[in-house]
Amino acid sequence: MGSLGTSDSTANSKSNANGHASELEDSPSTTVLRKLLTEKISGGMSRSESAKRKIKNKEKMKPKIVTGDGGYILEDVPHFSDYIPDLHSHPNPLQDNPAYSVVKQYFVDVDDTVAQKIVVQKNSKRGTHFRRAGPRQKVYFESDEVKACIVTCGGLCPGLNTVVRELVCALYSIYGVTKILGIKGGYKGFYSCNTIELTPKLVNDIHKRGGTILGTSRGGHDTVKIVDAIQDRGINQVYIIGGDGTQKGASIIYEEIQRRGLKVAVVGIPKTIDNDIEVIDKSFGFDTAVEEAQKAIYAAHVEAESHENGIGFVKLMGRNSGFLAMYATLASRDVDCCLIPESPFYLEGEGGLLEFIEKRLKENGHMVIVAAEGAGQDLIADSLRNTDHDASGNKLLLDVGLWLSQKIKEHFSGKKRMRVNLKYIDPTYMIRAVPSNASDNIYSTLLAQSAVHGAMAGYTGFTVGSINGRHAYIPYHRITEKQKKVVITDRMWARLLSSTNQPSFLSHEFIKGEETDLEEYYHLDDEYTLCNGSLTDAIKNM
Ligand SMILES: Nc1ncnc2c1ncn2[C@@H]1O[C@H](COP(=O)(O)OP(=O)(O)O)[C@@H](O)[C@H]1O
Ligand SMILES: O=P(O)(O)OC[C@H]1O[C@](O)(COP(=O)(O)O)[C@@H](O)[C@@H]1O
Ligand SMILES: [Mg+2]
Repeated sequence: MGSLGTSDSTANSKSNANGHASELEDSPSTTVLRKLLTEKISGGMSRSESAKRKIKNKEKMKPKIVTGDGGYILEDVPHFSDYIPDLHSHPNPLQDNPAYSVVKQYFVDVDDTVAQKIVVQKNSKRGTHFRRAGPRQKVYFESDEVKACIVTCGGLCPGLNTVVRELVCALYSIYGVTKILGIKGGYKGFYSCNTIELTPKLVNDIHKRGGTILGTSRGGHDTVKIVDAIQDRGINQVYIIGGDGTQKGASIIYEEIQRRGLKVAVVGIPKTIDNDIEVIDKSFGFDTAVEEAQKAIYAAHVEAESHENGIGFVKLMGRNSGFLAMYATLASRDVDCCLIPESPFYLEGEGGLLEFIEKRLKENGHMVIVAAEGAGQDLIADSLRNTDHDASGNKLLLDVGLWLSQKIKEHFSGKKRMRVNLKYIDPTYMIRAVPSNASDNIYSTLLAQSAVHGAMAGYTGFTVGSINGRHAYIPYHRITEKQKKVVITDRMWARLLSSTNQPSFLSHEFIKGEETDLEEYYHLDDEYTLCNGSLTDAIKNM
């Protein structure tokens, strides 16, 4: 895991003769090379200018919050002008782009912002806003000055290749940028792999394929080595595609770049089929995953229907957030029970899962269960201890599908003496591996273009995303402070419960628990509690 280091650190990644990184010790010539490149990236500043910039950096590390009338808050993103003095801007080349010649308004207004909450009442405060994404009149890079790089990190997700393709195409065709490097194999690729040159020709067809042509990985986030590699290669725009972990890594890279006073834009594009990224409407690839999950649910239903007391059990991804399971269930209508990490359940006794299964089998003769992989981990952990983590520090989960299938079989073949026919389907990696569908392709394209417009306009340290349907630039801290979860006291979960007709499974002891614990459990903020009264009451009424 990365740590903030200094540019003088002894941890080094170096370029070989081809400009490719290898894990060599710093040689005097590389030190000189890095100094020259630093000067190039930082516009040939003098020492005193550099010192001034560093002092300015310290002041600017805090979140940029702008307030206005009526409780208006702008959670702004950093800009080069916050820490680099005497910057030069240039007219945006988009204005001479023939494709855009008929567009009435090329550029977004500098004051345009996007509201986080759009359901308001007469006396509501205007609340939090984010800077609207899109092309600006002035850009802070000349086309031939840009050297961009793209990296994909974390787990696979449909649409990764589409985003890579569209970043390359936007840089080339809108801004005339021709120097674009692909970093291979995730964060560690910055300092341990060769790069590939990305051109529109090379990426032309890649959106039709699943996975990522750049490769990906978990772990390996060494901030100093990564930023050294960025400097060594003279890169000044870094596009980082990945989930919550990746955005945390991007945030640290940005901080180190700002600390070194470099004119390097660090831009995140959020990816994850778990849809667990805060603030944004959804992450790209999520719709495709919901659609692909339908095939598994359909198969589970066919199997279940064809056998006496047939149970079709489908496990879907969703480590800590059950969005994929919830939306796949809502889309299918064949699911009798959906289990997600946010909604605890218990097996035995009155109101428990096993009782519900028996009831549904007696009523319908078959049933379909969908479980997110993170569901019921507390129950499994009671019987099997597991403390393993992956290379990124994510807790490795125990297989809820296998465990629960076994428990169901044991229960019915044991004292119940009821023959059930359970088919367990685990389509998790098949779902992640498909190419993105039409709507995700469009979403990925817009995300990539918004990212490029932001970097060209001198913004940095942000993640791009759609908020209430409008694209915006979101400061990293808002993306990384917590994971987005299904709120089971929200209407969406209620819709699911009423569509499956499953019980809420919340145990009496759970409801009797301390209110503060519950609020923490559901990750609710004060605003929620204030608007909706007591959470305990809400849960009791479910
Ligand atoms: N807190 C963190 N600080 C720095 N880097 C991180 C952090 N968490 C994750 N990363 C890095 O981000 C990359 C992807 O993270 P991971 O959690 O595996 O996937 P995702 O980004 O999809 O959530 C990994 O290379 C990991 O080392
Ligand atoms: O086996 P892997 O590659 O570590 O991936 C498993 C994890 O990847 C995911 O699909 C996505 O997680 P990230 O978006 O955080 O990478 C999770 O749902 C799942 O737990
Ligand atoms: Mg993640």
